Amino acid sequence: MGRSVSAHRAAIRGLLAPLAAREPEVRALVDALGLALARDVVAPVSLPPFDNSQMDGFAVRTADFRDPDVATGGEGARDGAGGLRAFSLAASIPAGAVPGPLSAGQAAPIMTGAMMPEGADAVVPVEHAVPPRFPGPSPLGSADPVLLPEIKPGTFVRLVGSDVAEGAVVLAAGTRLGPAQLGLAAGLGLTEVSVWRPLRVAVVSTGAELAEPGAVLGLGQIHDANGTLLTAALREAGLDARATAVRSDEPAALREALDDAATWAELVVTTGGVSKGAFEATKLALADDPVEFVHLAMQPGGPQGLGTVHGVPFLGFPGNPVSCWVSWEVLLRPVLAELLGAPAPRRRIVLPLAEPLDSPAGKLQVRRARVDGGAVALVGGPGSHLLGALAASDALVLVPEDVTDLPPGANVEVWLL
Ligand SMILES: Nc1nc2c(c(=O)[nH]1)N[C@H]1C(S)=C(S)[C@@H](COP(=O)(O)OP(=O)(O)OC[C@H]3O[C@@H](n4cnc5c(N)ncnc54)[C@H](O)[C@@H]3O)O[C@H]1N2
Ligand code: MOO
Repeated sequence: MGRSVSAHRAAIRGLLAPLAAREPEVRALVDALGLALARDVVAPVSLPPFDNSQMDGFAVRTADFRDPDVATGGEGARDGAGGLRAFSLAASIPAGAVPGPLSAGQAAPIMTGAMMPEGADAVVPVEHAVPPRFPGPSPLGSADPVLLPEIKPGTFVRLVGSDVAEGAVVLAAGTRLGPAQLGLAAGLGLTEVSVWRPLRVAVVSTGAELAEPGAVLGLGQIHDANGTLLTAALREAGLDARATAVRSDEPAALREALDDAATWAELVVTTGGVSKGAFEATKLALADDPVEFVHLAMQPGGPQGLGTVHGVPFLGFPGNPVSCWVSWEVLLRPVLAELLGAPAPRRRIVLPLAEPLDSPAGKLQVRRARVDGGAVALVGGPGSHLLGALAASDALVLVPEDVTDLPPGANVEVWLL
């Protein structure tokens, strides 16, 4: 029934393995968005770098709540009804300031993110104080005491290193750098990271039926969906993909485009012209190159080409839009994830089917679907031309080769898009 998906992935892995030996490059943080980290990032500092307040409030020594003999204390410092204790006010601590130590019986107005004074071990939010506001700018020592409710040690204190410990590997090589990872790097004081340069990929769509972009369709013509679909998918995955269309079945025209692509691309991907028709331009254009054309035990994405053009790795995806996109998702993306650490593989979960499903014997079937209320519902049929259904889906269902019928409720492998 054709080559297995795992055997074809192994062939792609062999083809692309030399790409894993590229030199990393150093980029400013925001310019590294979407790329794969080439080296581990070790935290040069702890986060937080110092104990600080989580609230606008009053830093206190919680032992004072239990000590009747603190400076302002004695029984008179405790109000009868609400269990409040009086504290004299220390100097205010804005964020960014380095406070002096806090004495027994004192409460220091402290702002969110400000450094805890030595001796303080908790913060009472200002709205829990009596009065529930910070003192005005009256001279130090003349302000009225503030009454505070008892709190436990550690309340509203963010301890040094409680998020990230200095010296820890916080981002492993291979991690895809999204906003959170770049924000962490910035928070650690880094300005640049070592990343894998995006792979340059030529996406060449072929077919005499392809109309000029934006043109009114002539009879028998279609617009080129694949160029945009694949280029966007690859770019979303952090690759430097550029589209070309060859609107002809003339092998010489495609050949010219492939020769040009091989001058700059590190991977050339074509769509169309790889099955059993009488005018398979891709097959014909590459007849004298080390390229094999095989049929996979997969639907969609059955017919495939693989080899090199002028020494540049070449993949020939089928022309049906869903077929070429599934080829990317199920064949190429997992291999790049494994070899280069990016893009991240799709998250795979198991969910019950919302409806029955049948699948061709001996083929991995890849259906488009939506995850809804703890189950997965198919979107559209198995046809590889169903672009509208693809656009309405947010998941793939993978039905193994040996499965032909599944009842509603059967558990299936789901890839989240
Ligand atoms: N006798 C057989 N016929 C076919 C077989 C087979 O095994 N025996 N396989 C079928 C399968 S499965 C697929 S998939 C397609 C693959 O065909 P090709 O890769 O040769 O692609 P084309 O024939 O050029 O196009 C197929 C289909 O897709 C449309 N297409 C092509 N390019 C684009 C584009 N850029 N944007 C939108 N749509 C595109 C094209 O018009 C065709 O409808 O072969 C089956 N046939
Ligand atoms: O395998 Mo083709 O890719 O179904 O439509």
